[in-house]
Amino acid sequence: MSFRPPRMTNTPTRAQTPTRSRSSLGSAGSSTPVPSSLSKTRTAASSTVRRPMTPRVSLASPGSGLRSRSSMSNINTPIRASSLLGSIGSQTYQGTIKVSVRPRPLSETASSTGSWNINKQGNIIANVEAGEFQYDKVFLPDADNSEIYRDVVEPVLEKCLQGYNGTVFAYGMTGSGKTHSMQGSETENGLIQLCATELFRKLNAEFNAFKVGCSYLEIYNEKLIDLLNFDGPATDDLRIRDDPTFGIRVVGLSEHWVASEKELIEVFERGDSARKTSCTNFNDRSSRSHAVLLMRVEMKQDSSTRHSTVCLCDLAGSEKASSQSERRKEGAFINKSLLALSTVIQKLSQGSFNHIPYRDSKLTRLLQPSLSGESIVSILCTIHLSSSTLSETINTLRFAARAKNILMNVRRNEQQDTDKDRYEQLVRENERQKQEIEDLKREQVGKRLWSGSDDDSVAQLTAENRILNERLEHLKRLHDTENVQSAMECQENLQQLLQFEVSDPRFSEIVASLERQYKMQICQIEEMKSYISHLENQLRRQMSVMKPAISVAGNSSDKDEEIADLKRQLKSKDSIISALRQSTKVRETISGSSERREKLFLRPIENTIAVQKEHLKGQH
Ligand SMILES: Nc1ncnc2c1ncn2[C@@H]1O[C@H](COP(=O)(O)OP(=O)(O)OP(=O)(O)O)[C@@H](O)[C@H]1O
Repeated sequence: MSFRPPRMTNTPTRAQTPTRSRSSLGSAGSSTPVPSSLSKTRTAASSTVRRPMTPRVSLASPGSGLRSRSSMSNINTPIRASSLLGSIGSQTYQGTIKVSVRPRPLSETASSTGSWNINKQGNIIANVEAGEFQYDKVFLPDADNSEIYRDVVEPVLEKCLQGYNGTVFAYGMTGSGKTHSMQGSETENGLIQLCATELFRKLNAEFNAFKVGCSYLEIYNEKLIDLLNFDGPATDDLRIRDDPTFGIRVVGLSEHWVASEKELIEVFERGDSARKTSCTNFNDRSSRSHAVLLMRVEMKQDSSTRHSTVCLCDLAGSEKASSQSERRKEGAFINKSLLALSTVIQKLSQGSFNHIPYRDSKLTRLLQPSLSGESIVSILCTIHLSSSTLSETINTLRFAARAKNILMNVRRNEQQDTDKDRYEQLVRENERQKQEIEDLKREQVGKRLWSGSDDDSVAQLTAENRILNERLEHLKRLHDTENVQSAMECQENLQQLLQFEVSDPRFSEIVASLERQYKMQICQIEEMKSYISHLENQLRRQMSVMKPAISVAGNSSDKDEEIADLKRQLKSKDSIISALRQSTKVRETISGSSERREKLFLRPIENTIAVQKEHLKGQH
C-alpha cells in the first residue's frame, strides 16, 4: 500500500480557513505551577523562567514542502492557511507543525513533580532547572483523551476531509502515556477510536460516497511488520520503496477496506494484539515497537474526488539501558530510531539545505513523506513530571521545541472528476499496481536466489519427478522386452535340452548357456532391486519435502503402482531363476536312470515351462 495518496491536479475551490483561532501568549508571570495535587485550578505562577531553548533560525529550503520558520518573533504560530510563503495557491496548506505537550499524572510511586509550572493559557511549561518551553498547547495532567483529541487530532482530521494528508504522532519516554493517549484505557477511548468515530460520522454526513482502507504496521528491531496480514504468509520485514507518485511505498503491506468505525476498530484491535510489548522499569506493558495506523480515505462529493491519508503513530518510548539482554537490544533499536527522528527534525528545523538523513532508520524513512511536507503534522509529546525523570523530560521538550520550528507546505489532493481525469487516475493506479507486482516478483526471485523458495523447490521436484517417471517407463519397457526375450530363449533352450542325451556335448552347451542366462538374470535382478530402492528413497524424500497441497498424490500413486509392477516382475524372474537353478543341478546329476532323470530334470523343466507359459499369458 502506498503511504500517501496520489497528488492530483488541483482546481482551486475556496480559500483555506485557519484550523483554529488561538489565544495570544500569556505572560510568563501567569503560569500554573503543577502541584502535587495536580489540580486544574490555575494559581499564580512561579517566577523564575529562563527564555525558551527553542533555536532561532532563519532559513527556508526552496523546493521542499517543509521549511524552518524565518522569524521567531512569535513562536506560537498556529497551524493556519496563510499566504506566508506567498507564491503558493489556495490549494496548498501552510503552517507550522503543531506541537502539544501532555504531562501524565504522577504515579503513586513517583517522588515529586520536580517543580514544573504550566501557564494559564496552557502553552508554556517551565522548570527552574530547564527553563521555559512554549508550544501550541500544554495540557494539564488531568486532561482526558477527549480534550487531547479536540486539540491534537480534530484539526488534522478536518484538513484530511478537505483532501490533505495528516499525521499525528505520540512521542515521549517510556511510560509517559503515549499508548494511553492513542488507544485509551478501559474507561476512556483513545485518539484512534475518537478519530475513527469522527471520521465515519463526517464521511456519512458530508460525502456522497467514500472508501476507507486501513493498514497497520509496526517497526520492531528495525523490521517492518504488517500487523493486518491475518491470512497471508508472514513477512517479517517489508521493504520501503521510493515512489514517484506516493513518495514512498511499503511493498506488500495489506490494506483492509472498512465500512464503519466499528469495522475499523475491530481490524485495528485484531492487528494490535500482535504488537510487541513487554515489561520495563517504567511500564508493565511497554510498547517495544513503533506502531503506525494508516487510514486511506477517498471521498466523492458532486463532481470532485478527494484523497487523503490519515496516519496515527504510537512511537516506542526512549529509555535507559535495561538489565535484560532482550530488552537492551530492543531499547538500542528504539533509541537509535528516535535519535534518527530527532536528527531529521533538528535538520528540518534549521532549514538545512544539506542532506536530510531520512534513510538512517525505518521510522524516519516511513515518516519521510509526512516530514518532508506531504502531510499536515501534529505531534503529541508525553512527559513525566517526576524529578527522577527530569533529564528525559527535558530531552522530550527540546525535541518538541525543535519540531515546533518546522514549517509545512502541504498540497491538497482534490480532483474534478472529468472522464479524462478518471481515465488518468485509473491509468496511474494501474501503473502503480503493475509496479508493485513487478517489485514483488523481483523480491520473490531474489529470495529464490538466496534461499530457494517453496515454488522453486516444487518446480525442481516436479521436474525430478518427471525424469524419474520417464526412467521408470523406460526401464519397465526394457525390462518387459528382456523378460520376454529371456523367457523365450529359456524356453527354446529347455526344449532343445529335451532332445539331447545327457552325454551329448550339446546338452552341456545348452546347460552352460542356461547357466549364463541365470547369472545374467541374477545380476539384472540385483541392479533392479537397488534401483527400485533408490527410486523408493527418492520418492520418500520428495513426499516429505513437497507441500501436502501439491498434487503429487497422482504421481506418487503412479509410481507406487510401477514399483509394485516391477516387484511382480521380479517375482516372476525369481521363479525363472529357481527353475534355472534346478537346471544347473542337472549337471551334477547327469548320470542315473531315465526315471531318475525324468524325476530330477525333466519334471522341473516342465514345471518351468508351465510357469513361463503362465507368465507370458499374464503379460499378454
Ligand atoms: N494521562 C494518563 N492518565 C492516566 N493514566 C495514564 C496516563 N498516561 C499514562 N497512564 C498510565 O501509565 C501507564 C503507562 O502508560 P503508557 O503505556 O501509555 O505509556 P507509553 O508512553 O506508551 O510507554 P511505552 O513507551 O513504554 O509503551 C499505563 O498504565 C497508563 O494507563
